[in-house]
Amino acid sequence: MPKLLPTVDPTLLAERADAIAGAARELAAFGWTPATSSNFSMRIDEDLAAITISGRDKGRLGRDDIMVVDMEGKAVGSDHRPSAETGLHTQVYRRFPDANVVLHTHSRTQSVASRLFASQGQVHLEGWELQKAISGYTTHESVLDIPVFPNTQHMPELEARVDAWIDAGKPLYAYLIDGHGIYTWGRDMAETRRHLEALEFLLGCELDLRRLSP
Ligand SMILES: CSC[C@@H](O)[C@@H](O)C(=O)COP(=O)(O)O
Ligand SMILES: [Zn+2]
Repeated sequence: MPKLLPTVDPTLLAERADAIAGAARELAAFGWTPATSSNFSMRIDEDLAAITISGRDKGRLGRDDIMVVDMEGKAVGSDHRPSAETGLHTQVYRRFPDANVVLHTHSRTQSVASRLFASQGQVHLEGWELQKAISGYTTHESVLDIPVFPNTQHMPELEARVDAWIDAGKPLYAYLIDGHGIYTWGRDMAETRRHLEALEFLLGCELDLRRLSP
């Protein structure tokens, strides 16, 4: 039997595209998506996700800048090229069934922190009230480790590092890529935005501590 092509509900896709474009415009206004960098996606259903087309200016996205991929990262119903980092998005949807949104940005704070903490392999966060902005965290006394993976243009290599972290049983809410930026996710756009904003703030605090400590 020939395999049926997945179909996309146009109303659902338009909804997702508007949500992605709206969030992207706001994050771009913060200066977190310089020079067309960053990428964003939302799950449509079990098999499909809406994601930014590669190379678009993330501060000027509209519905036509969003396309559909399957959970292997293959384009569905479009000749456009999905984000160069699509594999990292679909990996989150495969590994975390509750995740419905993935945001990846390149702020200056994220980029500098990724380089500063790369040799330690992670940013160790402890004692910050804002850790409670990460779902499941109820106290500043908890430990929140954000791994820093080496950068590569070869997505399967990065995916393997993310898989290894998860398979080791370590909690994962976000990760940095060295010299590159951050990935985080959540159940919906509001939760994912909260995670991203909290992590940006916490990384900024860690950088300030190192600047100000004798
Ligand atoms: C413009 S440099 C940044 C890119 O190499 C990449 O890291 C990125 O975030 C955007 O890639 P894209 O293919 O547009 O999704
Ligand atoms: Zn990137």
